[in-house]
Amino acid sequence: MDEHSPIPVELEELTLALLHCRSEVARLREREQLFSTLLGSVNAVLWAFDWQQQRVIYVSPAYEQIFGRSAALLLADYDEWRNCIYPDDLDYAAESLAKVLDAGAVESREYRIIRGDGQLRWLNDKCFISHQSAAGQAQIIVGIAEDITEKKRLEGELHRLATTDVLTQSSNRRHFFDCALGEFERARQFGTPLAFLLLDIDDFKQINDRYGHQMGDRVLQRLAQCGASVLRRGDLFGRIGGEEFAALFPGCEPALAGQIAERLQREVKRLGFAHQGKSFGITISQGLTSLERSDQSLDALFARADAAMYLAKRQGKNQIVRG
Ligand SMILES: Nc1nc2c(ncn2[C@@H]2O[C@H](COP(=O)(O)OP(=O)(O)OP(=O)(O)O)[C@@H](O)[C@H]2O)c(=O)[nH]1
Repeated sequence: MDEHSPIPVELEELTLALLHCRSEVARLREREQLFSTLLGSVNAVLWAFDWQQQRVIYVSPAYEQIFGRSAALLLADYDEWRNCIYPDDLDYAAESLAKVLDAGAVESREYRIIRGDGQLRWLNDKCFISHQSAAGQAQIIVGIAEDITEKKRLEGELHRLATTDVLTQSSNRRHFFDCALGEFERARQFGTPLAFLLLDIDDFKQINDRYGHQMGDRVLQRLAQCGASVLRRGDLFGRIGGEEFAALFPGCEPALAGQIAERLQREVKRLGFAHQGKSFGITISQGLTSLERSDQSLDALFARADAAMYLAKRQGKNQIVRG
């Protein structure tokens, strides 16, 4: 073909199509780059899972960052994902994933993973079926697993602040009575024993006056530690007022509750405090009562323990009175 002969129409069309394809490829590459940047900047892993083949077919770049593990290994073997789930949460994670097959979507599943470096992370993993398959076809589940570790930490901290007495680190009044109410209802429902104890430091005002408020605070802290050390697992203990504490003993017969109160009385007497070269000790007055058939509310137990404690004060303090 000489240089003046016209280009065949087919060739011209082919050239145009090729040019168009090239620009399309460039455009798609640009978009892919953009999506990849976007996915990489989200603190969540987007994933796709082939249910029939039990194979992860896609994970976004955040996987390596959040899981601290290789995405290539995960794509080669789904057990990589299963193996990094915190053992206590494994059944829940597997069951909630399977649920998506019936429900179509599972809005929120929270479970813990162990990162490649051993750190624990909380995930909130939403998932849904990408396309409802015809019988026999692959079912693809897609999901977004968000790292909620910091949110969980803050929630825990908020809960701790809302339920704990700042000075003594024991339960505060509201939390103590919330938990006590639950135990009271359980004891009534199952007919199990329950004991309630109130205790108050004797002449605490004098301690503040003689040794200062800071020393008074120290006394409260040591008393709370002493209380916590004497109680059994499952018992409740809280600071319910200035120098007043309460304890609840679920499943505890009156005789055993009496022994615990006596032990507490002895342990508190053993506490020693030093101030400007002088040492001093403290005593407590306790009011103890146990659940009776006629008790319709926790208040009934509280009122009896309170009356018993005030009797202990009137009778000379440093003693336990049963109500
Ligand atoms: N250091 C300190 N003192 C507190 C705190 N809360 C309450 N108090 C003090 O506890 C004292 C309680 O005094 P009172 O109610 O007279 O009781 P008491 O001196 O123990 O007398 P009895 O109960 O009859 O033995 C008051 O002086 C309060 O100021 C606290 O958080 N820290």
